[in-house]
Amino acid sequence: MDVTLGIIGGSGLYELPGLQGEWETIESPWGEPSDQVLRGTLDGTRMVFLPRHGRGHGLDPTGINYRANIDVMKRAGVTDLVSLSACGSLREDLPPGMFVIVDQFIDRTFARPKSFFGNGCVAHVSMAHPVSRDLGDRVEAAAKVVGVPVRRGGTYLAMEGPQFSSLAESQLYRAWGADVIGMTNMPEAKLAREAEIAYATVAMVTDFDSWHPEHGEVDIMSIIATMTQNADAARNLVATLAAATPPTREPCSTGSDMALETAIITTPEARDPALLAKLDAVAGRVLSRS
Ligand SMILES: CSC[C@H]1O[C@H](OP(=O)(O)O)[C@H](O)[C@@H]1O
Ligand SMILES: Nc1ncnc2[nH]cnc12
Repeated sequence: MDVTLGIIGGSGLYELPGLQGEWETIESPWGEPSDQVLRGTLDGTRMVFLPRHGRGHGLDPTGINYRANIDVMKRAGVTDLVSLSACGSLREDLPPGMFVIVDQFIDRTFARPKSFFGNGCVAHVSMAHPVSRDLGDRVEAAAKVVGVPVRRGGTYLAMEGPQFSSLAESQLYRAWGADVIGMTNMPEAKLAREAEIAYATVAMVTDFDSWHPEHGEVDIMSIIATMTQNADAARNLVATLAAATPPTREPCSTGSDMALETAIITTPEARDPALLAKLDAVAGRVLSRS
C-alpha cells in the first residue's frame, strides 16, 4: 500500500520545521480537531502533521477531540501514525531524556469518548497488540541513527489528568508494571486501531512522576525544560524517519490495516444510516462491501 506518514505532536511540538507544505482545514463529522493539519512532503515522503493540543497549547488532555483528530488523519490518507508524547517515568532506568517506543497501554482515562462505533453500528476491535511492530521497527532504527537513548517496548499508563498523580497512585502504577505515564495516548491508540491506521508512540521521558524519593514533585517548568531538549531530538527523529520511509509497504504484521475485518457485529439491516455516514472515512473499507 502507498504510505502517508502522520505525526501527532504532543506538548512542546506544535510545528514541524522541514515539512514543506500548507496548513489545511479538514472537516470532520466528529467535530473540531485540535487544529489545522500541516500537509506536505519531507525528504520525498508524504506527511501530515497535527499538533495534539493545538498551536498555542489551548487544549487540555480531556478536552482534545481524539475522534476528530484520528478521523482527519484518515481523511488525509495517513496510513502510518507516530505519536510524539511527553511522559513521566515509573522506573529508575528510564530517566528524563529517554525515548520509549511503547508497545502496551493501560487505559485509566474515564471522561473521553473512546470509540467511533456505538448504538447503530457496534464493533469490537482487538487491542491485544495496540501498536504496529513494523512502524515501531522503523521508529527504533531512526532513533538509533539520531543517537537518542531509546528503549524498545514499555507499558504506557494513560491517566485522565490534568493534575499529576498522587504518590499513592504513582506507586500503584509501578506495582502494576507500568513503565511510563501520560494523559493523551488513550483513547488515541484505540481510535487509530479502529480507523485501521498503523500506530506507534514515542514516549519522551520528562520527569520521574511522583514516586521517586530523590526527585521532588513533578512540576511543569522542569517538564518544559526537559521537553525543549527532547523536542529537538524528536524533530531529528522525524526527519530521519521520513527519509527512511518507503513510498509503499507490505500489510502491517500486527494487523493494523485490517483491524475492522471481522469487528463489526451489527447486521446490515440494523445499522443506523446517520452513524454509517460519520464512519465513511474510518470504516469505509469494510462498510462499502456489505
Ligand atoms: C506538559 S506535561 C503534561 C502533558 O504532556 C503530555 O501530553 P502529550 O502526550 O500531548 O505530549 C501529557 O500526556 C500531558 O497531557
Ligand atoms: N508525570 C507525568 N504524568 C502524566 N503526564 C505527564 N506528562 C509528562 N510527565 C507526566
